[in-house]
Amino acid sequence: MSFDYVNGILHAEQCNINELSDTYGTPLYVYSQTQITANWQRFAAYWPAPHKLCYAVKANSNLAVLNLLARLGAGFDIVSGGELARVLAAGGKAKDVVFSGVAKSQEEMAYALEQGIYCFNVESAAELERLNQVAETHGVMAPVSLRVNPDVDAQTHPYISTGLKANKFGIAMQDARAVARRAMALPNINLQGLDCHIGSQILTLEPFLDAADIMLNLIHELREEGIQITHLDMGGGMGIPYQQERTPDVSVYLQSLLERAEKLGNLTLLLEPGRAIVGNAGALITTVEYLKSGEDKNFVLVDAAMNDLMRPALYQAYHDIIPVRQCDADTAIVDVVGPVCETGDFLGHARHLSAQEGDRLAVMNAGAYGFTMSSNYNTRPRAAEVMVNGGQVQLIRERERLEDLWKGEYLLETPE
Ligand SMILES: Cc1ncc(COP(=O)(O)O)c(C=O)c1O
Ligand SMILES: N[C@@H](CCCC[NH3+])C(=O)O
Repeated sequence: MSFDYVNGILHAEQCNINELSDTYGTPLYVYSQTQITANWQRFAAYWPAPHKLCYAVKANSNLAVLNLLARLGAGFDIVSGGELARVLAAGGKAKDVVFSGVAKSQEEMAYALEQGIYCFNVESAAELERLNQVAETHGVMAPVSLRVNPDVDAQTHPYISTGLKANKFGIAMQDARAVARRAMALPNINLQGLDCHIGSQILTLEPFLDAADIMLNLIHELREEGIQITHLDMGGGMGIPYQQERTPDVSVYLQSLLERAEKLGNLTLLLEPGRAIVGNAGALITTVEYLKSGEDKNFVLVDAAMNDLMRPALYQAYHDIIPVRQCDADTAIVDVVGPVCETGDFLGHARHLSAQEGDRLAVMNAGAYGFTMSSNYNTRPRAAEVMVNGGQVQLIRERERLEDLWKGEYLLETPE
């Protein structure tokens, strides 16, 4: 376990979280290098070359996290030119990058072509035409995988379901063959693969395997037409237990994919896991500012808020909240809420906790879509981030300073 109690104090690996909070302040994101490494290796162990693993950068894009994964041999799934720049700054290689996203700009396409990425996951017929033009201007061929929407219900929160035909993602199944034929006809497009990503925090294997069967069938049909698809990217989406949910076994999933691909032959598989790599490796540490008791409700008011961790406000997501110092006092039922001026600013509702002013609480499983979705709402500087490895700790992002928040803003030039 990367987060556990030692002598009644929560530790990240061998680092005392109260001491980390004293040194770096709160709100503070704490990540375990050992846990990220173990999560990565769990996938890599069942995924022999030439199959590729491309970590989804959006889950946690801190340079140190990307650098760790690059050292472990990761490829990367990006969704913007900014994420590509991060990957390169962190020591990742462009040749291991796949570029997803429904609205890539010309500038982003040009940048990715110049860097020489592995492939573009093209999400519409219009994007394909634009990519062909940008590649022509650059005098290069654009490597392409078509993202197809398989219309499979991932049975997850509607905001993070992406593989239904009502969702904005991917090329509709009924259009996929026509777009593939068009890709073959375009002079600066090199059609190599198909991909799909049906959603996130998926808790059973069926939707993944249903999607895989649909995609493999499409590859078979295209090959019969003479369109040689040689890679299939099944995206990310593996869920993690936030509330002791049962989650799919990575090895069973990966082996089922490998077996299916082998039947078809000559197919390289890609995966884009995000949450499963970093989710349980991070915690958000916060300090209790006040307690407030009403007739109907008890509130624990803390120094972290929805701007630090959006998931509860946005998806009503559950994150365990546990005391950094264990105590035997009676617990009360409390809402853990932050300082932001929104009723939706909560980290947890109806939690059994005993907390006093000055206590630290740890919001668990916050390593994925935690810091990356944070904002400066209410002019709140974003949290610091640290990485622990055994008994060592490294600051991997300084806490933002107030001056950082209005950098690039200007007073009016007109006289009063
Ligand atoms: C295209 C794509 N790939 C990969 C991921 C990573 O998903 P997850 O973090 O659920 O593994 C996402 C996010 O949902 C995505 O949109
Ligand atoms: N941001 C979502 C995951 C969606 C990822 C983007 N496709 C979450 O926090 O659960």
